[in-house]
Formats: sequence, structure tokens, C-alpha cells
Amino acid sequence: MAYRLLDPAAVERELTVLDGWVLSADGKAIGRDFAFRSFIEAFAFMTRCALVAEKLDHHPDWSNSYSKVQVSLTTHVVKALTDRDFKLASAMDAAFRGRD
Ligand SMILES: C[C@H](O)[C@H](O)[C@H]1CNC2=NC(N)=NC(=O)C2=N1
Repeated sequence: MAYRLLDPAAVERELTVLDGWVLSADGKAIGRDFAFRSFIEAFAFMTRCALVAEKLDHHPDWSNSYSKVQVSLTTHVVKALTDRDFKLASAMDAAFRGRD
């Protein structure tokens, strides 16, 4: 599947429709920290996101510490942000909103 590269203006526009994602200093990734009430909630969120990531064939760089999940999204194959990063970010926001 083809990737659509996003110029800086498009990145800014896309960021406005997400919940709390920030652009990295080099402009090649977006990140968000998610906080949960427990490890099991954090892990359930990661499981839901993993299924979405497989479906999109686009995978997060992430880490988990107890009830926190730190996420960074970039498109490795082009070393830049693409539409796929924003699709995954939006799905992660939806998974977080619907976690209860
Ligand atoms: C072959 C497969 O489609 C690619 O390796 C995909 C898988 N998931 C990926 N995920 C991310 N974030 N970047 C990629 O470049 C990427 N490439």
C-alpha cells in the first residue's frame, strides 16, 4: 500500500484533530503519553491498538511502564510522517476514549 507524505502544514492540520499528540523536535514523528488506572488497563489498550496496527500494517514505537504507555509514530520506510501515522494515532485516541 502506498504512503502519502505530509508537508509541515498538513502535519499541523492533522495534529489539530488528534487528542494531545505532539510533534518531535525533528518533525519526523508524533508522540503521546497515555495514562491508565492500572497495568491491566494499559495492557488492554495496547492489545486493542496492536490489532488495529496489524490491520493498518502500520506499527507503533511504544513502551509500557506499569500504568503508562508512551507512543511514538513515524513511517520507518520513508523516515517521515505519512497519512498512516495519523490513521493509527486517530485509532489509538478512539481506543483510549472507549477504554471503559
Ligand atoms: C512490509 C511491511 O508492510 C512494512 O515493513 C511496514 C510494517 N509496519 C510499519 N510500521 C511503521 N511505523 N513504519 C513502517 O515503515 C512500517 N512498515
